[in-house]
Amino acid sequence: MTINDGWLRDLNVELRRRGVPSGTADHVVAEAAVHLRDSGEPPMAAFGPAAAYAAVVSDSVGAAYQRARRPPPGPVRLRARDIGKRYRRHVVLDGVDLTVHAGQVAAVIGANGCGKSTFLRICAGLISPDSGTVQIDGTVGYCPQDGGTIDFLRPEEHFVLVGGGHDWSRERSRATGRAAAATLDWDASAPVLSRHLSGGTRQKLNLVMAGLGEPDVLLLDEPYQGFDRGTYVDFWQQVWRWRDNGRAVVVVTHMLNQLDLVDVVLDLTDASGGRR
Ligand SMILES: Nc1ncnc2c1ncn2[C@@H]1O[C@H](COP(=O)(O)OP(=O)(O)OP(=O)(O)O)[C@@H](O)[C@H]1O
Repeated sequence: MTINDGWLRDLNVELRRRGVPSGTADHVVAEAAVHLRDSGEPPMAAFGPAAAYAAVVSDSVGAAYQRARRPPPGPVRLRARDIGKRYRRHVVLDGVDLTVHAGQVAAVIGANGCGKSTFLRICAGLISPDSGTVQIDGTVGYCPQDGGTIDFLRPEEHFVLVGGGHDWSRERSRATGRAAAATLDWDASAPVLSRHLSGGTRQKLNLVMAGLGEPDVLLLDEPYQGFDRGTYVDFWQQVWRWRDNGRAVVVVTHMLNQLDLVDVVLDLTDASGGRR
């Protein structure tokens, strides 16, 4: 067996293992074979490891598949119009617009310090804009970039606090929080104070609290900081579930590899109108 044959066989196995439909997998392998034959390049130089190339292909096939099978978005849940914000003479946001419908995910991106958290906090009603309006139709869950947990409470006590806002019993609050935590591969029943949780686990707690009661609009400010690779994947699966359940989700993110999967991208890089 040649190097090319071995690499193509591995690619075929990996594509199928990742659930790429067999017609598509055959096509991808045939295209790669033609490229290798015509270019004379070794497969590692042309495509990299077979498993990594299969991952890229399966992500993009998954994105196209997700887009094709999704129902059209529902009514507008969040409409931010012409948002302006300055701190003293420092203009952070100028004329920023964002509309997100039920069943959509919006990504807010941009360089460090360009105003992503400021914009999300304005959408959450935590700070006021200097100009512009935010209209929200429904309930809101907000996950901050950090903070948000109470040092001397256990995770389940956080769930009870948030559940109380939904008129839930203590037991229902605990059980719902524990179930949501399990989707992030976290056992939230341990009697540990939140100040003793790792940074990543505190972010899981923040994320679970934001999602309790499945609010209509979820505002998530880089919620995955400190997550390991597996939890990061679980996080995006949760985002797609919320979207498929008709929630409007806004995620501040630096992870540009997810952008072909989201419905709306708001890039705040130049959102100060050049007046920083
Ligand atoms: N309360 C405040 N008072 C004064 N300046 C502030 C305040 N909050 C934020 N800023 C400034 O506003 C700008 C935008 O901050 P913000 O945290 O919104 O940016 P960001 O895009 O979320 O940054 P990062 O990607 O680093 O999280 C920064 O220059 C920041 O220093």
